[in-house]
Amino acid sequence: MSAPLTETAAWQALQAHFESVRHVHLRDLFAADPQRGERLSAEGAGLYLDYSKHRVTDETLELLLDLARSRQLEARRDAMLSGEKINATEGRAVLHTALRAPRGQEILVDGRNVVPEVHEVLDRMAAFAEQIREGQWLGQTGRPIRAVVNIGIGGSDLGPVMAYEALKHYAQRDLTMRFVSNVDGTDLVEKTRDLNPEETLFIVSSKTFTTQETMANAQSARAWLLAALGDDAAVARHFVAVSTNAEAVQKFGIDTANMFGFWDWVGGRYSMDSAIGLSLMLAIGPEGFRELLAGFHAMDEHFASAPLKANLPVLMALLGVWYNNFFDAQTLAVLPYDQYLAYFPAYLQQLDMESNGKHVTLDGHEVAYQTGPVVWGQPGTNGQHAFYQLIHQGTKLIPCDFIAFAQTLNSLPLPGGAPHHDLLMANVFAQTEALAFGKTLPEVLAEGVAPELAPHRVFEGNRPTSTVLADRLTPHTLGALIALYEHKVFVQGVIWDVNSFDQWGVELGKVLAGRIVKELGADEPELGHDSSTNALIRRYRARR
Ligand SMILES: O=P(O)(O)OC[C@H]1O[C@](O)(CO)[C@@H](O)[C@@H]1O
Repeated sequence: MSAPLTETAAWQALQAHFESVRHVHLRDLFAADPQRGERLSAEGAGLYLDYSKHRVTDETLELLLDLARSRQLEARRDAMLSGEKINATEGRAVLHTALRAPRGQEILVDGRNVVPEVHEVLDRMAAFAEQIREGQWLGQTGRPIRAVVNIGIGGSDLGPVMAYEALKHYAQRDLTMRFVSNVDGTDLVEKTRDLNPEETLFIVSSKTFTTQETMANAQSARAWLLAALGDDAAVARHFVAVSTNAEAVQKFGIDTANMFGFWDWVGGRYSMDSAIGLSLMLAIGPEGFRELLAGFHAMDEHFASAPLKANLPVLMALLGVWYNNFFDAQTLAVLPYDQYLAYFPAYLQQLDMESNGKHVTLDGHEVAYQTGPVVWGQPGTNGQHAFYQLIHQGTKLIPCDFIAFAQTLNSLPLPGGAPHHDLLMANVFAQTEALAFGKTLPEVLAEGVAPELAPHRVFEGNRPTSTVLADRLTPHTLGALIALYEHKVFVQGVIWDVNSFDQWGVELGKVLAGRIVKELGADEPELGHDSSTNALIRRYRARR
């Protein structure tokens, strides 16, 4: 990258522009343009994005698009999509988009078309999934599998559990699905206590097959199984693996015939549509899974071909940059108005924060600007009764993404009143309206509020929101929604000139934990840490 970001003409133009528009109110922007609500919207892969309630003028958008162009966004996007090794610190291609490429497409890594391998694994997964779903895959004692426990962490857990919860409506309900991630033994114990080992299948999901938490949980799961079934041979009927590391899988005792592979060009947090999604495929079936992949692919195509100014991930990314870097917003709230998407914010935390939580540029220079935001959120309407107060009237600017669906999957009429879904949707529209337009002091006083109470009742408004509206939460819609955020994160990484595809920041803690765990063993160790860590270790040893 040539000039540092903040020294580019595009950045400086934005900075100057920011000074002139920073106090402009959404009330005035809407008053000046009756068409704004429809004009500032875009559509792609079945998702409608309303970005009119953002503190932007047409000029802001033009300048943000100039910034994207000045960072060679289109060339960088094409480099990713064509399999160039853009993950420079790990020397890897970044090709999660190949996971949803249709049969027959060609995507080369080191001169080799990877698409046929992707479909070969998908076909094996599908055959296995059908066997489990139809009760043909039998456990050691001849009983069909009725419970599936995915053991994994990070990208090997958050995607599967989020997507399973999101698509539960489509799941085969006589298959119990559980997800164990935490090395805290409570997780495994609580998730297995009511399961019958004879009918339980464990999927050990780990890209590296070395992750401490997953390996510990897998070993304890094996012990739980063998305590009931005795015979080591049971492992082959009750354990399968999803990994890129066949050697470690074999060493663990899982037959590699029962292993579903993926590739080093799939990052952990970008892997839920690889074999890492096996648990989801077991739940919703191969057809549902393929529909999900088609949704991902539809958004990939939109991202690859829509003009930047109508490109959903690009628009969302640039708006994020606008608040993050010019308004100094520290966080992004993601607020799905659908109970099925309860885990979506947690999933996005890894996707976004592990990708863009970086402090140096691609060529290793300390950045002179903010990079990735803190991502957080909860489903509406619950959050409204918890933290929205701060979003409405607090001193921090918190841009929000509202996500909602026109049709519910659980229509529940209320006798004599609006159905549940209308109540839910009314809240989406009301929240974004209140956040944007607020309530002025004269309006409060006109309601007859006592002058001394009036300031407490004022809503400043001008709180920016995006609304993503889709028709219905289906596997296809979910795929498109996930890909939307994947590409948004990519675009922001390009603007900030960081490597969105490594995660060295999680290493130090891992290494130290490996060292400390040895010091927690039987013999009193010589402790060489700082005085705080030494004291904590001693206190733990004395009291456990
Ligand atoms: O799938 P694995 O190799 O067990 O890794 C799990 C997670 O650990 C990390 O490497 C770091 O937390 C994540 O990126 C990854 O998703």
